[in-house]
Parts: sequence; structure tokens; C-alpha cells
Amino acid sequence: MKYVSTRGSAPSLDFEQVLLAGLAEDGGLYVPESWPHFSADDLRAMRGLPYVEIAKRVMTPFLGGAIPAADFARIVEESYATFEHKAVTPLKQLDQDFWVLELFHGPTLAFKDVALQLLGRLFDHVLTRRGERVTIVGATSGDTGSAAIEACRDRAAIDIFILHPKGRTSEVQRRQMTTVLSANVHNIALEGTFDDCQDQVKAMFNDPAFRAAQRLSAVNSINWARIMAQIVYYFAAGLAIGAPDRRIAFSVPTGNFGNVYAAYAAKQMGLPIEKLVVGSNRNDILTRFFQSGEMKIAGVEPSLSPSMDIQVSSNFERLLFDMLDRDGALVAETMKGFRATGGFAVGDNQLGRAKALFEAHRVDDQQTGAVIRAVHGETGEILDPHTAVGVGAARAATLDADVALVSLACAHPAKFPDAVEAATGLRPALPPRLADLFEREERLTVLPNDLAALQNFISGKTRLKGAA
Ligand SMILES: Cc1ncc(COP(=O)(O)O)c(C=O)c1O
Ligand SMILES: N[C@@H](CCOP(=O)(O)O)C(=O)O
Repeated sequence: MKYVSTRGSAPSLDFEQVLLAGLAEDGGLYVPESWPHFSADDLRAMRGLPYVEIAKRVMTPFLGGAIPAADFARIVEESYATFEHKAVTPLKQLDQDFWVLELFHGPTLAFKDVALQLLGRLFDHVLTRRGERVTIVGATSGDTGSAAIEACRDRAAIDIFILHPKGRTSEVQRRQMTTVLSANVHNIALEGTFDDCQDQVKAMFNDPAFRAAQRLSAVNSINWARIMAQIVYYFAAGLAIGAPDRRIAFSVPTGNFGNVYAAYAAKQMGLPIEKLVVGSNRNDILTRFFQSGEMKIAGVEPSLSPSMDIQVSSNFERLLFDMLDRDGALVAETMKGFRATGGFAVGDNQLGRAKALFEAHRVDDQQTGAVIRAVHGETGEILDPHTAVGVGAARAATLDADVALVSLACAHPAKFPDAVEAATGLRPALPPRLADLFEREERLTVLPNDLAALQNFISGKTRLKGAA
């Protein structure tokens, strides 16, 4: 299995190289050169298997033999043994043809654990064998950060630097990151938005000298391995409700477009998904794109679902690559224009093809609160505000009556207690292992939105010897 860059001019890499590289050298994102395929019979044969077995079958073709089967099996088993629910990502049925897929039973209570528990172990395995170290730099709007820190804390071969937008995460999210005091963990509160954090991470990758000296690696969904691990739960959920012999669709609350891109990948691999419903909060650039074909940046505004307060959705580039018939030069030109002008548009033909699969809806804060309240009243379930955006979009979706719809529950409600309490009057409690979170010591460094300041800070803290 080879991976190619969406911008067409970086070298093709194998799985191990892609895992360590993160962003491609030409600024693009890596995608598989071709999609592995599962036939309807292959899918039927996976029905009823435990999550870890489905995970091994779905991910193995992406490895291209890079990791011995027995080692990969152990890594997968250990990764999902950290989840508190035996089914790893259980489905909860809320209506005749409507489920929520609970992705928040991992150590940090958000869907990011599904991929990052695996990624931390993959990094460890590969770096130990190669006798190498890396410096991970990541951007977070709140959830990736704690999941990545949890997965990489105290690992001898890794220093990890996580940039979060100062004051723009929930307090629980911030404390989940900043109370990890391990020597290899560094939290940076950036004076800016999540888009600024993500821009700075990409700028560090696009600085060849810094990238090489620090041996940069990525934990954001720019790293292909993140997407690979997220594909699995679409297969697991689809099979559990009857695919390929039942019509299915997913509704996905969306920010950086990684989660819904993983669903798109599952479809390319043979899971017969009829529709992908994209839910955005008031930062609705994606909803506007799927309605008009124009991607146009507006300012990032704080919302009740802070992890989705994003305007530049980095994984959209992977979809754009396919929309432009995998023409890397055209993607590079389009992304260059996007950076320069804050906008680009696709033609009616491309938009029409995208709309055959994607449908997008904006769910504002008032609607988000109303969904949390309504679902609680109707079913007793408490949704977090991100999950509520997905459910709100699902309710607005235009699907045939016989399509079974699964909406993704991406975070535990206790990560966003204020929003949940305002909607329901109930304050969700953190699990006992996090009960003292508000008493724990915090450690973070506030830095300006400035590349040189960030690079100086990272160079000064990294344990890489001989780094420039
Ligand atoms: C709780 C939660 N829901 C939804 C999203 C959006 O997912 P994605 O960025 O993959 O589109 C995020 C952030 O990634 C999140 O943390
Ligand atoms: N919502 C995310 C933003 C980063 O997304 P990623 O999937 O690219 O890591 C967060 O919680 O940090």
C-alpha cells in the first residue's frame, strides 16, 4: 500500500513513513493510492465479530505489511482494552430507525481516543524498532489535545506539544490537558483561535529545517493513521444495524472534516452508505459549501460546541482531491488560492457529485440547546452539544423512510457541563477517575500567535539531542 499527497509533488510513502511524516512535504495530506475493497460477502462475514476483530480486518490492508500481524493484533487489543464499554463504540437506539453511536467511552471521553489510543502505540512500536525519537506538535480545539496527551504521556521516544486556543475550550477540556504533568508533555495556550493553532502547526511542518531538526510528527487528523482508525467504527456500526442488507446513513457533527471523511473512506471501501449528513454549528463554512459550491472563510465565532469552532477544515482537502479527479497540481493551485484570498469554488459538476452523498445542515446554539432538551425529554439520554449538532442535522435531513440513520455521539456530556445544565437543568458528573480534576495542579505556557516564538519554545524544551 502506497500513499500519495493531495498536492501531487511529495514522494509516495509506505504506511510507516506516513505515520511518522504527518503532513506531506508539499503541504498536502496523504491518502491511499487506491482503496482496499470489501465485498458484500466480506461484510456479511464480519457481522457479529467483536470491535477489535473488525478493526484488525478493516485496518490491515492499509498497513501494507509494515507491522507484523501478531504485533498489530496486540496493539489493537491493548488500545481498545482502555475503553470502559465492552463494545468499545456501542450503539444506542433512540427511535425506530435512529441510533446514536457512542464514541466517548475511552480514557478522555471523546471520539479522539478511538484513533489516538492506537496511534500512541503505533508510534511506540515503530520508534522502538527504529531506535528513533520524534517531536509531536498538535493543534486542538479541545478534544484531540487531551486524547493525544493521554496516548503519548511518559513515552520515552516522544515529546509532545499541544497548542490550544487560549480561553476557547471548556474548562474540563483544558484541565484534562493541563493537569498532565509528565515531563514529555507541553501545553501551549495560544493567543488566537483553533484555526491559528492549526496554521502554526502546518507552518512548522512547512519549515524544512525545523521539521527535520525536531523530527516533527503529527497527531491531528492530517496524519493518515488517525483517519484509518476512525474508519473502523463506521464499519462496526453499519454491520451491527444490518449493512450491507439494510440502507444506512450517518450524521456527523463536523469541524476539521476528519470524522466525516473517515465515513467517506468507509464508503469507498465498500460499506454501502447512502448519505452523509454534515452538521455544523454557527461556524458553518461547510454547510455553506455543500449548498453553494463556494468555500469562503468567515471569522471563527465561539459557540456551545467549541471543538467545532473551526473555519479551515483541513481534511476537506482529501475530499477535494477526489472531487478534482485526483489532480494534485489543481489541488495545490486551489489551496494556494484559498490561502491567499480566503475562498475558492468548485464547478456545478463537482458540487453535484458531492451532493449525491453529502447533505449539510447548520445547527445554531439555540437549536443545539433545544435538541439537548428535546432528546432528554423524549428518551432520557443526555447529549453533549457536539452530539446535539449531529442529531439536529439528522433531524433536518431528507432521507427515504427506510434508511437507518446513525448519528455520532462524539463526546461525553460531562465535558460540557454548562451547556448541558442550561438545556436540561442537570449537571452531568465526570466519571470517578476524573472526580478530582478541578483540584489538580495545572501547567501551561501562554504564547503569542507567532511562529518564531513557538519554534523557540519547542526547541528549548525538546529532549532531542543535537537538534538545531
Ligand atoms: C466532540 C467533537 N465533536 C465533533 C468534532 C468534529 O470532528 P472533525 O474535526 O473530525 O470534523 C470534534 C473535533 O474534532 C469534537 O471534538
Ligand atoms: N475538534 C478537534 C480539532 C482538531 O481536529 P483533528 O481531528 O484534526 O485532530 C479537537 O478537539 O481538537
